[in-house]
Amino acid sequence: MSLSVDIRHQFPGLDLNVAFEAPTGVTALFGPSGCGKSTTVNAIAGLMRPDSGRIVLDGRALYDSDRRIDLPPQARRIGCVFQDARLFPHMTVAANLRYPARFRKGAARDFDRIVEMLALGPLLNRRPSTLSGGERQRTAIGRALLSDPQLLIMDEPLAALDDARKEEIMPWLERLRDEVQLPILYVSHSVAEVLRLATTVVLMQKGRVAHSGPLTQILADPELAPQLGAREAGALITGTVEAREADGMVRVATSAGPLLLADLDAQPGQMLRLRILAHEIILSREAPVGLSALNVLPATVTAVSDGLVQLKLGDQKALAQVTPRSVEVLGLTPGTPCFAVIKSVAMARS
Ligand SMILES: Nc1ncnc2c1ncn2[C@@H]1O[C@H](COP(=O)(O)OP(=O)(O)OP(=O)(O)O)[C@@H](O)[C@H]1O
Repeated sequence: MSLSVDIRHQFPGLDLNVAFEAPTGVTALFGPSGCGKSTTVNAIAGLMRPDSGRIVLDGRALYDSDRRIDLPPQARRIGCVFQDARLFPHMTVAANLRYPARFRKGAARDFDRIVEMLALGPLLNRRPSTLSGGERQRTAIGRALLSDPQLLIMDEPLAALDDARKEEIMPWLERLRDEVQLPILYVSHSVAEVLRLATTVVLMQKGRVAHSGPLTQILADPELAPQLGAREAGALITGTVEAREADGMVRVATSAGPLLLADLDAQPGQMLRLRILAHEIILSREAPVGLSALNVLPATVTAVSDGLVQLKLGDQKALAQVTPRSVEVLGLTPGTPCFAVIKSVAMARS
C-alpha cells in the first residue's frame, strides 16, 4: 500500500507545491513552522481542497483536478489523529472506538485486536474527561484504526503531552509502525520523534519538498542531515542482538562488526535500531590501542563536507563530526580506510 501526492495550492503566505510518495511504514513530514505540513495533510484528508494536482491512495484517486475527482473525507478511508484527541466527551471509550463502524460496515471486526494492541481494555467504560492525555491519544489512535483505514494521518499527535506522557505513548506508536501494514503520515517538529519512529522522511521548506527518502539515507548525508538538526545527525544502524556477555553488556551484530551496549533490555535474535550521533564518533587512521571505548569498527571515508565526514560502516552509512584541522591532519579523503571509535551507542528510542 502506498500514498502518492502531487499538489499545488496558494494561500496569501504560502505557495505550496509538493510531491512525494509515502510507502508502508511511518513517513515523517518534517520542516519549520509554516512550511505547509498541516496544509498538505489536510488536503490529503479531504479537509481542504488544493488548487490542483493528484492524491492517489493504493491506486485509488482521492483527488484529481484534471479528472474532477474530489472524494469527501469519509470516503477516503483515512484515519486521522490530531494534537487534541477530539473524542466525543459524552461517550465512553468503547462508544468512541465503535463510532467509525457506524459508517463503515465490517470496521468493528478488529475491535478486540486493536483494544488489545493499545491496551485499552481497562479504559473501555471510562469517559474521555477521566483519562490522562496519553490515554486519550491512545483512544484516538484506536478509533482511527477502527475506521478500517488505508492510511493513517497523525498531525503532531504528541505535541500536547508532557515528556512523561510522550514517553508513555511512544512504544505504542512503534508497535503501530511495526504491526500495522499501512502508510502512516506523521507530522512533527520533533527530531527525537522522527528519529525514533520514521522509516521515510519528507523534508519540507517553504511549501516545497527539499528532499524525501529513507531516514537512514538522510541521516548519513552530510548535506541533508543538518536539516534534521546537526547534533542529531549520525547514523541509524540496524543490528541483531547476539548474546548477553558475562559482565551484562549486550553484543549486537551489525554489518560493520559487533557493538557492545550497556543497560539494554533485549533478547537474542531481536532486531534493534541503534542511533550513533555524529559527535560521538572519533576517527583514527590506525587501529587504536589502549582506549577505554569498547566499540571500534573499521570504516571507509566516502565523503567530506563542512566538518562532517561520511563513512561506510559495513553496508550502512554514518556521519562523524570532525574538525577541519583533523580532516587535514588525518588526510581524510574519499576512499581513506580508517577506524570509527564510537563513544556511545543508544537504542533509537533514547
Ligand atoms: N486556511 C488558510 N487560509 C490562509 N492561509 C492559511 C490557511 N491555512 C494555512 N495558511 C497559511 O499557510 C502557511 C502554512 O501553514 P501550515 O499550517 O500548513 O504550516 P505547518 O508547516 O503545518 O506549520 P506548523 O508547524 O506551525 O503547524 C501559514 O503561513 C499559514 O498562515
